[in-house]
Amino acid sequence: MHMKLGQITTIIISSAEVAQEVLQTHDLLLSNRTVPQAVTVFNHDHFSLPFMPVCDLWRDLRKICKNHLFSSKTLDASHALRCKKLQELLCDIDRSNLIGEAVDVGKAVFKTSLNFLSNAFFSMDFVNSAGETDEYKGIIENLMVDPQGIRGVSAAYVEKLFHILDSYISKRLKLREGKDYVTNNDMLDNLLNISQENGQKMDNTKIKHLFLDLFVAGTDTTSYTIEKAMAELIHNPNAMSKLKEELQQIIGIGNPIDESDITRLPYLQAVVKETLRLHPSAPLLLPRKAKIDVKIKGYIIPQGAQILINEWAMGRNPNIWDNPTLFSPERFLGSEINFKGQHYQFIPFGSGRRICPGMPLAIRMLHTMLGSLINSFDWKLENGDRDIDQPLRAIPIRVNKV
Ligand code: HEM
Repeated sequence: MHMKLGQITTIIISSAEVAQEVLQTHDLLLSNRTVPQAVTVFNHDHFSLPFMPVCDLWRDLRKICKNHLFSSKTLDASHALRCKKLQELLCDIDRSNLIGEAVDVGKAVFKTSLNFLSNAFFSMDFVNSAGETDEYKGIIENLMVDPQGIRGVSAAYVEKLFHILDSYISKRLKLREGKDYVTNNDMLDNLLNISQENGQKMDNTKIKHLFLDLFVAGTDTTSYTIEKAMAELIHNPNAMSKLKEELQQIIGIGNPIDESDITRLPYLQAVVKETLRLHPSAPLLLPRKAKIDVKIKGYIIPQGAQILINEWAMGRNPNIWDNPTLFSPERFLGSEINFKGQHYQFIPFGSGRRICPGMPLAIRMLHTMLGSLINSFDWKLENGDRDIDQPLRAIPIRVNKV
């Protein structure tokens, strides 16, 4: 589909075959981005990994993400902190269980996702108490919901966030000056090491902008996916009981899921895939921009045009999926199809050069949080048969360990 959005020629692609042409065959020429106005706050567009064009700084940042921030070694270093945050989430839910109160699932997992990320970034919580959640959710949401037009409030939120990040960086720099400082290998230490070795490659400004991007890109995407998975499971008791059965058999009833358990849980993995198919948190991925005219299937994509890949439509296309609107994790059992960017009918994390660099952390967060919420509690909708597109409110009932 071809349309004009404001001044920008926009091409929307809803076929897996054409998506492959864009993301594989012509990836090099179609990997720039269109920059939303909101991203220009505090010159963020000059530093923003998701929105800068393919350039030397972008290549450096992608390499840093791959080799330092999202490598197994760095993620393993913050594993214990994520286990602690997961326990805290389960304790919070337990409190609602004790008083028979419904949980706003999106809000609860948002707080945990934010703290998972901030602990991977700087080994400390970004949200310390329930009362602060709204403020930080406000910061992130505000940056996300206003991608086209800058409102004064967006700039104020970015300023607030930068202020907090500045204080984390200067505290850490002070600590690192101490003789007895022992690195904990979190992302901030990794970035400060790079900046010490090569101040051109990394400095405090770049660190701040990078963390801003990672918070925005990583929190809402993760919590939205978990909320939708929970809603689908509650609406589909058959899938819910199959998942519970797998978790009880392999993990033991009532126990939390560890990151090392994920590979042994094929049904849980299938539930996550099925949720990403029906509810991709980036339904149009992120916009690409043509560097020069590119010919695809006889049509010219003109230089400067914006290309949106309609992942939402591909996930519901009856020519690709049987019973496409049915939530059926079984379709992925024994199937080769994964979300790592080679199966163009299913690319919730994108594909090619600009594929989501945070996927290794997202995979850990999605499976452990979702699996633990399901294995530790039974869930009942607060208001009977609620619409799946509404925010999920459900009453948890603790299942006892045997
Ligand atoms: C359910 C979780 C997530 C989903 C579905 C998701 C999806 C996506 C998608 C579709 C893109 C655009 C890919 C493209 O243009 O081909 C993207 C880019 C990106 N994601 Fe994620 N993401 C998730 C979690 C995360 C996390 C946890 C982080 C980091 C903490 C992260 C960081 C990024 C960054 C930095 C980019 C921009 C990459 C670039 O433009 O070069 N994402 N993500």
